[in-house]
Amino acid sequence: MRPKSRSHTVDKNMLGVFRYSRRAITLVWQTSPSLTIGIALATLISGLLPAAMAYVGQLIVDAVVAAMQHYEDSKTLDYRTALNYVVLEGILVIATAAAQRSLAAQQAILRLLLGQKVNTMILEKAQTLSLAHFEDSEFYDKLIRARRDASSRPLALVNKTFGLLQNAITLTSFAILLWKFSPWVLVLLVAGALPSFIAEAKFSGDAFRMSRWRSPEFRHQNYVETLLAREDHIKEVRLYQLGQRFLQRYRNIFTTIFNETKRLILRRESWGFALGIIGTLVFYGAYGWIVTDTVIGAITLGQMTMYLILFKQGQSAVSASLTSISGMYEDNLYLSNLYEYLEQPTANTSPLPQKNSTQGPQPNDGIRFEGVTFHYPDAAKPALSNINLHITPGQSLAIVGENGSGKTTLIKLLTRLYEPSEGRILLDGLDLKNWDETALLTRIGVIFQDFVRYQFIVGENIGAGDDSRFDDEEGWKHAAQLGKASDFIGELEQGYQTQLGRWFKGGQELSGGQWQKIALARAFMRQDADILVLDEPTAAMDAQAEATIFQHFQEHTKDKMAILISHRFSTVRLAHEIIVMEHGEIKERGTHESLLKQQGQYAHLFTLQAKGYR
Ligand SMILES: Nc1ncnc2c1ncn2[C@@H]1O[C@H](COP(=O)(O)OP(=O)(O)OP(=O)(O)O)[C@@H](O)[C@H]1O
Repeated sequence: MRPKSRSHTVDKNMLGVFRYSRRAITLVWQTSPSLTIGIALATLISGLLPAAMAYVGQLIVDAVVAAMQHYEDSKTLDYRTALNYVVLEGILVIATAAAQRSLAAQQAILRLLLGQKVNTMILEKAQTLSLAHFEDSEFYDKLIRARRDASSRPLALVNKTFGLLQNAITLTSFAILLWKFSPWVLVLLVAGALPSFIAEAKFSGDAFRMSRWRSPEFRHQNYVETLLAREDHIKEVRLYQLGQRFLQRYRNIFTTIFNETKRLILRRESWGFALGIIGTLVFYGAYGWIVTDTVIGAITLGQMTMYLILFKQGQSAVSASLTSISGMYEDNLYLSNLYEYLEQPTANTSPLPQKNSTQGPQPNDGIRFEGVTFHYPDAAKPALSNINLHITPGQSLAIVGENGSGKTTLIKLLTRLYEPSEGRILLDGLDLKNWDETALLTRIGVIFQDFVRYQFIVGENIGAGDDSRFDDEEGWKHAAQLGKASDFIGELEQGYQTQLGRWFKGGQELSGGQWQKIALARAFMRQDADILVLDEPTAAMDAQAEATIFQHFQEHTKDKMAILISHRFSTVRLAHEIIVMEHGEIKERGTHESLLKQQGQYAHLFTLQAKGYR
């Protein structure tokens, strides 16, 4: 795997526009070897045919001149040779059309396959990454961009690379024919085209570097775009009348990017024009040379025709190559982004050998946090410091604490979404990192504050709690009963088959509290889980409903471990043990009664809330 820093190094080499061509071709080859060969062949044939046609053109003119001469000398008609050449040219034209059509068809088919392959690679990679990656804005942006152009960019780069190759073949075959006229004319033509070529490659490289450097601004602009145009944001933006402010921000970012891009475009085009003139002058100088040689009889009329065609087509091949080069930097940008994403080191960075145990040495020991400290990547202060905890089966633990005190972070560590920076977490006496991932995760059922509202049918939203019973209708109903969701589901027109959310036709939106009941039912679906975690999933319900649900939850999880995060003391008091967190540390712990006796933070907050209810 390449280290990140190297892939970030911007290649100063002018030939840098080709830096991802090899990888793009490899990707295409892996997608379909037969189509790659087919495209390469069609490209080769399309590259050679123009020279062949120019050559036959010469033969036609010379044959016509010879036939005319023959008629003048003998007064008999013999133009079969000329006609044969005409037929041959017709065949070559058909062959050209066939090669081009087959190229287009193969490219279109390959585009579909390649888009699917790249998207699958991106999504497969996403499954191996840690949560920290998704929380890193720059990385997340890479993922989004990689997916956006997955079906077009790699193929575009391959097409341009092949297109350049085709033009190179055409120009080489032209060069072979021109060689006969004079090697010097060739030297002149190459020398004339070279400045434009170098300029184009250089400016493309500059544009590539600029786009990379400007990528945070582009990202910012995209973000403002979503604020202004997405249903989940537009409500608040309208109400607070932020539209104009955000639009102005959108324009300002554009102006910064625009001025610089404009300068680059103008520089590129004026240099392109100036250097292009050199090429044109040289070109027409050589043209005049050919015409003169024909007039003085050094070459035949047929040869002149051929050379003129070679010149004209040669010039368009050169300009097509320049266009390809200037388009390549964008494709490069895409591929550099794609490969940086695909080469991101994966989740397990622990230097310790990983074991994959499916059970611990002390069954029923439960969960232990031993001196656990945790820093989020790049965070100055730890989100958790020196946490010590023990929860045994049949016990429930409630975590309270002000916002940002580390409650959710603790759950993220318990579910192995992150690894502790110091200390360790044990389940049945075995460090979490030595657990087989599947064995560990089947034992845990979590509902986060921001649980997923799948835009699927009601039943599947519940079934998502247990992949092995995803479609189990009886299971859905049982879990819905435990989650207190069956009543309102019964009132939905299509019951468990009701499509939820607004994304798809006929979808129905639920209230916040109803969604939470679905989420609870989802947790109950996880039959084999003996660690159940509720991270404020009932916040949208009233205090009474929350307490009832938790009580009910405890009854159904008697031999299990239940962890509840809540700001409501009326629910919290029902737990066997309560911990109070502050700035990532456990400040107080005990039962409701013992904590009240301590007269500390818990007692203070409880009294405050109790007063509010009175
Ligand atoms: N992904 C993250 N990256 C960096 N810092 C984070 C991240 N998530 C949380 N934090 C920080 O870690 C600390 C603890 O956050 P956490 O989400 O655990 O708090 P919480 O107690 O669950 O809060 P709340 O009651 O508001 O849900 C906070 O200071 C927060 O800013």
